[in-house]
Amino acid sequence: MSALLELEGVDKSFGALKVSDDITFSLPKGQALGIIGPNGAGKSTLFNLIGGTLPVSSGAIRFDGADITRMPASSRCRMGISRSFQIPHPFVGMSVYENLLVASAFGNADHHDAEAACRDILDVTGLLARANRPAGSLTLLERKRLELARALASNPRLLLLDEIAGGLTEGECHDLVGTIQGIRDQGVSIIWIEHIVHALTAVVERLIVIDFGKIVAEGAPDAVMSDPFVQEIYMGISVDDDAA
Ligand SMILES: Nc1ncnc2c1ncn2[C@@H]1O[C@H](COP(=O)(O)OP(=O)(O)OP(=O)(O)O)[C@@H](O)[C@H]1O
Repeated sequence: MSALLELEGVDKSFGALKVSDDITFSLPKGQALGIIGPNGAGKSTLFNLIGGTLPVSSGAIRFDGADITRMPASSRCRMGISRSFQIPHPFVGMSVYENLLVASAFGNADHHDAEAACRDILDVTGLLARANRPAGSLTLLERKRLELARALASNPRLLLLDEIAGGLTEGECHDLVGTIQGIRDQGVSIIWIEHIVHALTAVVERLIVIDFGKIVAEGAPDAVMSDPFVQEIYMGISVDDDAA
């Protein structure tokens, strides 16, 4: 399977603080990849580097074979990289549907039938009944769904999801996982940062663990989550305590 996204030796520093440290991985087309790691490990920063809202300090990023390392975020979006943000910031005075039309117009200039595409996305994301409501009136789950819908409106080949399940109830989380599985099954490649590991592992085929800006573990979700080192850094389970 050919790579859709490749990161090679990517570093990012804020002054003396190195937040991404020699990050190298590739995402095959159609794969769903999960990223976990403690708070402040550098996960969202990695999305900012892939999406182009932050420049790398060094290293290279390729998308579908093209070097996008210095490309602006808007061009990356039009190439097919789209993301949701940890804290949704919709245009609160506009309707749900209008929010989607804006995202579609921005990320998908060639779209011939944006209105029909937006209706389909509202359906897929479970927002059809809310289409004419002001985005500011939505519940947290609906805002998360709108965040996902806005990301889909630019017709992505790579969808970056940043803690989209955070703050939801167990039932809401379960429903959202079903929606994301449906998007994955349509062939959209996904990278999902999430602290709710059981939601993540219901969707992704591979996990990467980041700690202090470095990739410290990578592989099949079961193998990664049962790695004692990962349990120690991520869940606070001391390997020594466990053995005692
Ligand atoms: N623009 C910035 N300027 C300076 N420091 C920053 C900037 N953005 C992020 N950082 C720092 O980089 C580190 C990594 O932040 P980042 O948000 O990427 O972590 P994270 O793994 O996504 O955390 P969380 O799980 O809490 O969302 C943190 O110490 C943060 O304070």
